[in-house]
Amino acid sequence: MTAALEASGLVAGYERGLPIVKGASIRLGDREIVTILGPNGAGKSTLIKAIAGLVPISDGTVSLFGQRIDGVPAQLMVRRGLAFVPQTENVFARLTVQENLDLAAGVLPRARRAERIAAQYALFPDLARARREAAGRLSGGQRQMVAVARALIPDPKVVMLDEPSAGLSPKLVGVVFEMLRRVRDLGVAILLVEQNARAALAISDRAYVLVDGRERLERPAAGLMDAPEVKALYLGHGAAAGVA
Ligand SMILES: Nc1ncnc2c1ncn2[C@@H]1O[C@H](COP(=O)(O)OP(=O)(O)OP(=O)(O)O)[C@@H](O)[C@H]1O
Repeated sequence: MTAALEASGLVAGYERGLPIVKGASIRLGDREIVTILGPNGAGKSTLIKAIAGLVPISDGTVSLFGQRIDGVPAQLMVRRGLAFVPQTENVFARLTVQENLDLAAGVLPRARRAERIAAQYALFPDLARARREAAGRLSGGQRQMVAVARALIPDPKVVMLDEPSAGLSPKLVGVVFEMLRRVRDLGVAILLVEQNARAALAISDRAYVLVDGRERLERPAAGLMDAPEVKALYLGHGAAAGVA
């Protein structure tokens, strides 16, 4: 079956001749949740930023439902059906929830905007209640909801998120992952980069472990944390964050 998203032999980095992603291949099936784990500095964020068109790719391909998207400028990815939620600065803190959604809807034809915003309020009733509040005054979990709602407005088929649980209390981590599960149930495939391995794996179908810019391991999510190779990989790099 055609993958929702497929990166093949991807080489990418910030400076010419200094690749951070060194030939990574990953696949995301339709309606799958897949997590990319790995030690600090392995290149996880760089990999999804390269897929999103935000870091230059020097080799390899990226396809969305069989259509090549490598080389598509980041701002046009959304029209192709791929959304990216960065780790930081993913909402306008001084603007209200409604204004944040209005801005995201600006890429749509006028006739579709109200309907797509209403769909987000239906999915996230907390946001409907907070629509007149400044996004910066919301809890961390609700702010992540605004970021995800903004990403969902153009009705993407694939959403990538960079550490959506970063900085959240354990309770809010649960809220955010439960929200992502609901998003997947709408028919959206989700690719996550996470330090919080256990919580991410609990909602994931599969996971990759990225080490030094390449995928070292691909497994079903269930039981992955207990695999000896995974423990060795994390501990071997002195980066046990999120593994406990
Ligand atoms: N904007 C940038 N310009 C140059 N180098 C960068 C930039 N961002 C990251 N790097 C470098 O790329 C390498 C991989 O970083 P990346 O953030 O992709 O790793 P990661 O696996 O996501 O790790 P972490 O979990 O620590 O965020 C690091 O050596 C980092 O210093």
